[in-house]
Amino acid sequence: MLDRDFNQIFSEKLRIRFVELGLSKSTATKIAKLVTPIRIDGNTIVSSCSDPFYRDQFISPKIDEIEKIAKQCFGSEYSFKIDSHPNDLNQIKNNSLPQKNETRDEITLFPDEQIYYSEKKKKVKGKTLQDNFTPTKTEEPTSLIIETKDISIQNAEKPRTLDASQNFSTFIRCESNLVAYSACEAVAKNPGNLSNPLFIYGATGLGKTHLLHSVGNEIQHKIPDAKILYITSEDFVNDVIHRGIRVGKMDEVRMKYSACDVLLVDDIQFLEKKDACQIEFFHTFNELYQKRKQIVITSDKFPKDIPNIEERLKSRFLQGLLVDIEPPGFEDRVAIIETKANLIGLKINQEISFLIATHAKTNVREIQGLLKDLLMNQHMTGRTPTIESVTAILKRRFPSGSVESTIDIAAIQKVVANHFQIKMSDLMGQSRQQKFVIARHIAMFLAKEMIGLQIVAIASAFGKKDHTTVLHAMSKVKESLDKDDEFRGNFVQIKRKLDQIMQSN
Ligand SMILES: Nc1ncnc2c1ncn2[C@@H]1O[C@H](COP(=O)(O)OP(=O)(O)OP(=O)(O)O)[C@@H](O)[C@H]1O
Repeated sequence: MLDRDFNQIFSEKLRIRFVELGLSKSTATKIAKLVTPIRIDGNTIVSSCSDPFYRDQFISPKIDEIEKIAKQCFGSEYSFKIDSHPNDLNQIKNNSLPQKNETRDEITLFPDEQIYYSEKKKKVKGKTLQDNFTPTKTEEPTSLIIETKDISIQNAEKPRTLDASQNFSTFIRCESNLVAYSACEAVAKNPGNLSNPLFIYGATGLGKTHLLHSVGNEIQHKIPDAKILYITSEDFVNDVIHRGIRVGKMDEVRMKYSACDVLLVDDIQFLEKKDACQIEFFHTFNELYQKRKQIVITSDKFPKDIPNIEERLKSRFLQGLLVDIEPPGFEDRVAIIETKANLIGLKINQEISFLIATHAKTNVREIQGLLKDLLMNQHMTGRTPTIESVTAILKRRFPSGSVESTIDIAAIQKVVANHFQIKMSDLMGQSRQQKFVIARHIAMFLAKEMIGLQIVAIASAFGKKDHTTVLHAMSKVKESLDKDDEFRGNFVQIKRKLDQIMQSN
């Protein structure tokens, strides 16, 4: 048996390493849990990973890194390997998917692909998608075709279409959305496979809908005949309540959903308290899932936290791949601001993008709104944005009190250098003179604490290639704040000065 303490140390080291490699804390924690060793075979530490997505996307590509850490924790004589997880192959059976004589690698996204293609070859040219997309051998294609066509004629409301502009190429990847992005890309590459359903959750305006459209657009591009249904849960409620219950056409509603190959459902949380709709959705979900059609769902909450949703639905959501999108960190916000500004032809310098990133903290929708304001201003005045004009717009958008910080790393460096009466070149330089080192450590620490700058960005702002210097500075400052009165005095004065600057802005 493996020692629990060693396992814990291994897990913690892994977590830290994956954060250093650029993953978010929650993803790194999840990965560290997933690769917990289960046994030792001779000189091999063996772990099994129950989640094929994380294994293929994040763990296997970094197996050398993991082995290095395993050697540090368990001894250099050990090697490390990931065994396939027992649930991997059984998962299909457990989830009552169609029994097929195929190995996991042979599972296709569209389970009836072979039937589909052979059927397609037999068909006469010029028929519709529904004609060609025969879901199973046993179903009567003719009745399906006729009824499906009827539905589109009788459907009073125009069905939603995919927004072509929301695709993978227009989505800005950053640390906070990397896992969700990769999961969506994997699903689009291989729909209907093991990541089913894919459940994306996170706060408003962080790109869940954008990713949903990206999946749909990508599959549509690769398989033009695929029947992709993008809906919000409110659309589903309308269909069930109005068309199904009030107009009495529930069969048509069911047909509409059961005929799709990919179901993309936005904002599932709005199904709460709608009991009849939840029952209907449960059956739709099961039917599509059993036919191994891809389902992607978004929500503002983790399934277990959605109130007033049936437990059996929640457990269906939990059986697939769950990925979250976190609010972007400072550095990510700067990247989003610069990319989006560029796209709309807005000219802003780094100082301005830092200023916006310091205020627009919660979501990308907010950032887009701000940039549109700036663009409008640019058109009206004929002048590119200045710090003053941006500050005025920021104050309008963020009523007094909500503007939390208007400093950037340059301001922090300046204040620290002034406080210690040293030159900026000494603060930024390599000298190990104690005064310079202390000043450098405090400036690095405050850049992290006050404006949330990421470690790598702080290192580069100080001209350091190696970000471990910043990690060292973080722990040094914490230690000195506890032990050293003079250090604490300097720190408090600098922090006070920076707080004053923030409040006066
Ligand atoms: N990473 C990103 N790259 C590019 N655009 C993004 C990104 N994240 C969000 N956006 C844009 O921000 C806007 C809001 O995103 P979206 O509608 O996808 O958010 P959401 O998470 O679905 O929000 P809600 O929960 O309110 O529906 C969209 O215009 C979207 O294109």
